[in-house]
Amino acid sequence: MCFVGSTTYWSKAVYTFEVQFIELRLSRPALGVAGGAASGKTPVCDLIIEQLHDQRVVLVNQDSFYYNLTAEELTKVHEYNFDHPDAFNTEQLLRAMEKLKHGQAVDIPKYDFKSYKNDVFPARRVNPSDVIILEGILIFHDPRVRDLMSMKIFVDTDADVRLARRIRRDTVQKGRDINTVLDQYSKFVKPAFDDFILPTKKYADVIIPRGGDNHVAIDLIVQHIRTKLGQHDLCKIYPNLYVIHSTFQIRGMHTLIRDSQTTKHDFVFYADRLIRLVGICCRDMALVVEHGLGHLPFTEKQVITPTDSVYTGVDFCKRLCGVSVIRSGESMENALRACCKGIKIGKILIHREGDNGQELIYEKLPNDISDRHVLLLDPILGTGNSAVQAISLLIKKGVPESNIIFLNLISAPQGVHVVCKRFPRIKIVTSEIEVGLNKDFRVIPGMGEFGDRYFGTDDDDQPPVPVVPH
Ligand SMILES: Nc1ncnc2c1ncn2[C@@H]1O[C@H](COP(=O)(O)OP(=O)(O)O)[C@@H](O)[C@H]1O
Ligand SMILES: Nc1ccn([C@@H]2O[C@H](COP(=O)(O)O)[C@@H](O)[C@H]2O)c(=O)n1
Ligand SMILES: [Mg+2]
Repeated sequence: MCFVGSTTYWSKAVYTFEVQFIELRLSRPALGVAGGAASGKTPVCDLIIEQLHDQRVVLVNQDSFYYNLTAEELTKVHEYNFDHPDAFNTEQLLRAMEKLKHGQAVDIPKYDFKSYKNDVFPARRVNPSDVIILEGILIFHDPRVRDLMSMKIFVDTDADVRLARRIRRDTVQKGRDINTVLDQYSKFVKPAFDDFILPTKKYADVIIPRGGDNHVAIDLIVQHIRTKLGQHDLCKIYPNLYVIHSTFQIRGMHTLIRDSQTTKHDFVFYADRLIRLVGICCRDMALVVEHGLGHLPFTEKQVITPTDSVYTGVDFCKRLCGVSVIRSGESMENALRACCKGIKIGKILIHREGDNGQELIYEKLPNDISDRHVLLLDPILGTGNSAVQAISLLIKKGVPESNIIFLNLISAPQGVHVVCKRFPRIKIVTSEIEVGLNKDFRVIPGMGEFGDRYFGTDDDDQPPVPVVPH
């Protein structure tokens, strides 16, 4: 897990957005596998788990959250609809998933298909894992459950195949007679599939025809999970490395700013948006860190509202400062000011030649910098040599290592190793971990010379975009 932080503290604050942000960062990748009954969800999950053999994976079945039947319902079990969303205790499922996603162990009931009860067998203790898989016919039905999934898979198998498998499974494994199975199918299973399960197929990121037989689809899914876990590995080595939770919105911004064909105007617009997001995450961290040190970041503040009522709120912490590494780091200043109004910003200029030969040319820092938490701004962490120069200067000026947060957009693993090994107490906040460096020590896939693209000093000769007054 990459992120730490006290959510208890934040629940007192009024900044809902920040609270959500911290919650998101705490979570683990969760895969949802849905599809009709007997479509082959279980073999798909088993194959994914088998191929991720070196990772800790936990499988949760929606079946475990079937409600116990009452004595009256038991007498008329053939009239009970097990394929309706109301048959499941979704609140209990949500609580269990939230706990697992936040790294806590949880007891999952074991459902007994013969007695229709979930308390016949002892519950299964499930420990937190690197990946969580939730499997079940209706896991994409409730938006709250659906939204917990970072990847949604729908196993798409023809109705006749599902029925044939169901007959065999229910007669052999569950000891039911064939007429009961067929009655249940036509009365409940088929209508519920059409009304509740099939309509959730549109939420899937991946649709797998032929279930467990589709090895190509399973290989691709496993590869995707491995890529996601790659970032986690670096975070596991360095607990002070914070990679912000990736969403499609963030991936979309990255796609735009990394594209060499993107116009300067769009580059600046989307780079600013992304920096703002990372900035908010970073500011939260600084505040959490301060809280941890016992210096409350907020003081209580009462204001009078226009209805003459008293509103008790909080006043922001004022002991933060930014330090930008000229020139690319300056592109991050506006976003930082947007997150932290009135923040002081110092500057450092480091001359760079190749992968080393860094030389400090200029510095102008607030006089009281040693009393502040410093957000060091540089959009790209490559070799780590400039960062080491900048951090060394801050430490020389009396800033405690643990009060420095290095804020960037992309980090090469090489740079992460260099910085984190030399300064184990500083924090790095980044939005993506790169593949590496090329022979010229440039980050790959990277986004080119950030400063040139942002300030328009690359060769591209685009006309300035006129400012239209509102
Ligand atoms: N690709 C397959 N080929 C043959 N039988 C299969 C295949 N996939 C699943 N089955 C069988 O069909 C039955 C139902 O499959 P199951 O995996 O339990 O479905 P689900 O988990 O989607 O309810 C099981 O008895 C299983 O062994
Ligand atoms: N007591 C029960 C509970 C559920 N079912 C059927 O199980 C199906 C869901 O499980 P899958 O592993 O197939 O996804 C569903 O179609 C229910 O009708 C049951 O028969 N008896
Ligand atoms: Mg199953």
